[in-house]
Amino acid sequence: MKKKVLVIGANGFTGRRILNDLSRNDEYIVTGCSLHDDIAPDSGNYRFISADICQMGEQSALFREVRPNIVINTSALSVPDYCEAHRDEADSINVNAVGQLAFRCEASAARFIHLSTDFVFNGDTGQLYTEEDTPDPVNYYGATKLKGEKRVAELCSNYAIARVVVVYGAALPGQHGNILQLVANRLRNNEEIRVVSDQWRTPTYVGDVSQGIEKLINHPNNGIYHICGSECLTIADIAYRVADTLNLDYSLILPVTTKQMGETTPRPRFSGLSIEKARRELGYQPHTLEEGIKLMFNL
Ligand SMILES: NC(=O)C1=CN([C@@H]2O[C@H](COP(=O)(O)OP(=O)(O)OC[C@H]3O[C@@H](n4cnc5c(N)ncnc54)[C@H](OP(=O)(O)O)[C@@H]3O)[C@@H](O)[C@H]2O)C=CC1
Ligand SMILES: Cc1cn([C@H]2C[C@H](O)[C@@H](COP(=O)(O)OP(=O)(O)O[C@H]3O[C@@H](C)C(=O)[C@@H](O)[C@H]3O)O2)c(=O)[nH]c1=O
Repeated sequence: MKKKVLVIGANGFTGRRILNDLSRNDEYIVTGCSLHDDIAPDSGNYRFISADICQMGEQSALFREVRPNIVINTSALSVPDYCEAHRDEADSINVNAVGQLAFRCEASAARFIHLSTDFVFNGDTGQLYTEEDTPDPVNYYGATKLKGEKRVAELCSNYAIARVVVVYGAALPGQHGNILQLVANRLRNNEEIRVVSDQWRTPTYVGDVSQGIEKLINHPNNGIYHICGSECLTIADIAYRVADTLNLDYSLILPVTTKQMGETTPRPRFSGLSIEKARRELGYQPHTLEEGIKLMFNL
């Protein structure tokens, strides 16, 4: 029997990639849901429903209509500066709506796959974090994402939490971009860009998030999985890789410290995640950063 999959946040950067990939697979009957109308109507073999998952009536109608076997939640308020200043809004979507989704999945025997972040960690380390490490977020966004994770683990008996990191790839018009796109745009316009040289990350190609999620759909275990790239490097080094791969002018990249950058929201210094569990249990195999950049820019 075909599985009915509901992708929530389907207009978002990661959600759209997951929606597109799943809707090409005959094993699934796919529905996308997002707050606004479909950003790319008639672009795939899926049904689309606009709904606000923070409104309980709309969430309940969505479940009644779709009757999903699998729910993938990619919706979030995912801009740390915004979350810092709009705490109620962040709580509403990143915590309360997630708890309601978890409750509804449990009540309807659906598997719940929920996206989370490296920002649950404080970054005060020099080693890749594993799923066993204790979270300790340093900003409000991270705190809400951690609370969301906890709601899922408490309420669901069939779930997976996928923590992803600096997701990159080609964005559709209307979606937010990412630091790799920003670097490429600036350098191509002959403009300088300041990039932090003391924040370490394991950047994730958006297609690899989709790969990991598809593996989690069909995996029997519950728990947290780190789904990201295998290379841990600073944002400045990521910028240099973009310049290298696209053959752009290195000298326009200006490495700065976090202090010099003066970011208003604190961020973890080192939040690289280990993917050993995902490799071992799921057979997850991410692209290298160079491969991901080439795919992103169609090289
Ligand atoms: N992007 C990244 O680098 C990282 C992302 N993450 C996590 O991955 C997940 C996906 O992130 P990302 O792809 O950036 O997400 P986006 O911000 O691109 O997309 C989120 C989507 O959620 C939808 N949404 C927001 N509020 C509601 C609502 N009330 N009801 C229904 N839909 C809603 C929006 O829909 P609409 O457009 O229709 O308004 C939006 O398109 C999130 O959980 C995020 O925390 C973790 C680490 C890094
Ligand atoms: C815009 C900009 C960012 N940066 C750095 C800051 C940061 O470390 C990194 C990425 O910046 P962003 O503002 O895109 O994202 P940021 O908010 O830091 O990143 C996070 O997004 C949320 C959703 C997450 O959950 C995290 O995993 C992470 O990806 O690049 C620069 O160095 N120069 C710049 O001009």
